[in-house]
Amino acid sequence: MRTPELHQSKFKIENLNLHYGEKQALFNISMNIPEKEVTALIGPSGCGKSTLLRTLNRMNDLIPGTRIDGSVQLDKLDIYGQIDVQRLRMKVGMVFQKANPFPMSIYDNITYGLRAQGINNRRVLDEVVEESLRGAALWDEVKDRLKDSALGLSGGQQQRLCIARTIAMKPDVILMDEPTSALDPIATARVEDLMDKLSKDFTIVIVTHSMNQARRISNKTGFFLMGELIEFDDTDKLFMTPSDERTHDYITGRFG
Ligand SMILES: Nc1ncnc2c1ncn2[C@@H]1O[C@H](COP(=O)(O)OP(=O)(O)OP(=O)(O)O)[C@@H](O)[C@H]1O
Repeated sequence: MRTPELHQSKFKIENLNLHYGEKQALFNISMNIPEKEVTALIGPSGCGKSTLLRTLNRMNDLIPGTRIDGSVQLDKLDIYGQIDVQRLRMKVGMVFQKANPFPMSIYDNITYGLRAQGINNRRVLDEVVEESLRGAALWDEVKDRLKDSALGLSGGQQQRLCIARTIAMKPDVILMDEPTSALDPIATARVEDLMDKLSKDFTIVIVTHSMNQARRISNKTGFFLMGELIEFDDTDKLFMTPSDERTHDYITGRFG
């Protein structure tokens, strides 16, 4: 398999296998995920995209019976050995398919994680709220109603709020699991624009069902099939001149 030349890797995944009980979901995955770029994971339903994404912040640990072997390094540290899980999750934030704001005000959603860390200084919190909402391209829409419930926002606004909440914790990496699949095309376009902007400061890994989305937003794309990484390359290369016939068949709509 051809792998792209990378200047700087954020994650280095080597010979990763993952089992859910008896079922093997990932087979010998090796890939380097570049820093401050957008990497998209694509492939048909059940091919292991979300499973791989969840290995990057050890979310799979929460599923009983999960076993992994091989290694995943973040900044050269083995995340299954050398980093405490809580610290890992501070460095690697996650945004889910369905926006999941807490049932509290917009302001409190953003500051929740910081307060949990004992940061209560009002000026500091105010600054983080503004910076994070600006970072998530939501500030202008909500600056006059920060005390209102987050549940009153539209779906697209809620998803950007969840992104703002993630940014507030100043992670290095943002994992996104189909973040726009519940959004209409206009809200999707706003989140996609946002990802482009965010990739200047954060490493982004996104699972998407939409090949068009992968083409629009990502620098690198990995194509998965039945738990295997079939091809991982620059997005333009993978879509224009795939090396593997199975990638070609998938992107031309022959299966999946
Ligand atoms: N908690 C679990 N327990 C057992 N098997 C699981 C679990 N989660 C996922 N699987 C299985 O692992 C395989 C990979 O699933 P995964 O959700 O990673 O695929 P995916 O490519 O993200 O799929 P989709 O696009 O449908 O979300 C599938 O066969 C799935 O049934």
